[in-house]
Amino acid sequence: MTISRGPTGKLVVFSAPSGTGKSTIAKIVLERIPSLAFSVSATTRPMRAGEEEGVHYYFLDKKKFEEKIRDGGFIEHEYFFNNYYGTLLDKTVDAVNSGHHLLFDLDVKGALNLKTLFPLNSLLIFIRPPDMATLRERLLKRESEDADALNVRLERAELELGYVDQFDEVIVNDCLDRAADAVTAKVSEFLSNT
Ligand SMILES: Nc1nc2c(ncn2[C@@H]2O[C@H](COP(=O)(O)OP(=O)(O)O)[C@@H](O)[C@H]2O)c(=O)[nH]1
Ligand SMILES: Nc1ncnc2c1ncn2[C@@H]1O[C@H](COP(=O)(O)OP(=O)(O)O)[C@@H](O)[C@H]1O
Repeated sequence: MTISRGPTGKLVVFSAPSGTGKSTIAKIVLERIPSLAFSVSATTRPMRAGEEEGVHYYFLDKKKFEEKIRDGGFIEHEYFFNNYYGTLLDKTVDAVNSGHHLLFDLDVKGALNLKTLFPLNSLLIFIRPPDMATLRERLLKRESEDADALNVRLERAELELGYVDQFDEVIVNDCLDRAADAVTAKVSEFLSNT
């Protein structure tokens, strides 16, 4: 991987247990901060209603994803919820070398891996659910998972919460407006610092 000595973009990473509201907050922050672009990951999970190829994810089948892993196409990738998820190397390096700022939505391990690769220009924000009962309600309301998949996500939430101390900032998503304002303030401050 080559990181140029020219203008360097910054990397903002959101992590949160599935269903906390990180995609909802990411959408608001991206609207408010036009200099920040969403880093579109690749995944093998099926597309949900309302999602678009190349906007929310690049949707690959398992064979293509594994080929890309072998070709060194990912800066990091993880396997959970019976699917692969990965950050594309070329798109990340091109953006950062061109001075563009990127917003990533990654699991906790992906977030920490990115911080190791970009220690000086990355900000890791952990978004916490108010409590597990609220998290379950939000996942139910979203209707994106069947009962088994929902329970797997709730179990993984406990694991992800164990990583919270390794993040630069922690924001609780209780009231959406308040949480989105708090996240926007942290991101704006980070992007304006030289
Ligand atoms: N490590 C890693 N995690 C990712 C990537 N893309 C998405 N994720 C994480 O994968 C998890 C599941 O994402 P998704 O299936 O979209 O479900 P959701 O979080 O419930 O909306 C979330 O924790 C995402 O942050 C990636 O490129 N790398
Ligand atoms: N602060 C909030 N209060 C109530 N519901 C919320 C809040 N934030 C998000 N939601 C809802 O919770 C569900 C999960 O949010 P989503 O952004 O998809 O989570 P994630 O990306 O973390 O998996 C969605 O239906 C969303 O509208």
